[in-house]
Amino acid sequence: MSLLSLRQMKTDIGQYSVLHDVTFDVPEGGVFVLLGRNGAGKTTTLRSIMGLWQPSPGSVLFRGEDITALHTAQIARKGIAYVPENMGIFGTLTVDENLVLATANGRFDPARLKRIHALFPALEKFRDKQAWSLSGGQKQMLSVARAIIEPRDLILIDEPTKGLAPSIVAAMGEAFREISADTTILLVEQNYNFARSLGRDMAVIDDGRVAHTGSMESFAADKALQDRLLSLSV
Ligand SMILES: Nc1ncnc2c1ncn2[C@@H]1O[C@H](COP(=O)(O)OP(=O)(O)OP(=O)(O)O)[C@@H](O)[C@H]1O
Repeated sequence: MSLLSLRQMKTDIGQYSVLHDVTFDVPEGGVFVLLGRNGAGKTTTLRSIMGLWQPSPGSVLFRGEDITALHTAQIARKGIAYVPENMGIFGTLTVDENLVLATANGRFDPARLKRIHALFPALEKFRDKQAWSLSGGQKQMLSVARAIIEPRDLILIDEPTKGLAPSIVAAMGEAFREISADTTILLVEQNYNFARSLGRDMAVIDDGRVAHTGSMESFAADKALQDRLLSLSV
């Protein structure tokens, strides 16, 4: 059984029909990459999974359980975390306070905090700094750390490398590789090389529909398919 299955999801935002038919399966373990041109519907897909938009018709199954009608907080309690593109951190709170707020009961599990500090040393160094004063890369690290401060089965991450320097992107890649050893990542990315280096399976969304699913390896080998679906050539 897949960890997450999306079935014929159609999502309207107000009067606009954004997703027309989104169907794909995310297996457990590793990184699953969701690609697509600007405006294709990637963020809307993540928000529909999290219950922030309501697909109708269509369904979201998590470990086979239909979670489509659950509220966002109930979906989060199932073990799914969301790292939105705007990062969702609190600028006037310190790094530690941002992390505490993301815990289930207001207390750190020391072992998890230690792991986070090993993944992202800046979050230990600057633990008492207000989040607004961090660099863009450090803010992104904090938003990912908030998602894994509790054990999760699945993390949805939306364009984590946007605007980051190559050295920070590389560090982020290393961290994702480590995290994905025990937590499945569904990654939305515009940085194709970053996505290719991490992804095992993938899907491409085009104009609100799934245009392709398969292994990253076979997609990476098919330049014509990449050109057709992403208008890029690498
Ligand atoms: N709140 C909203 N109201 C109206 N239309 C919206 C809203 N949010 C998204 N859309 C539209 O839905 C379509 C899909 O947007 P979405 O953000 O899901 O795309 P995306 O693939 O994540 O794109 P990008 O890579 O540019 O972030 C776009 O045409 C967008 O303009």
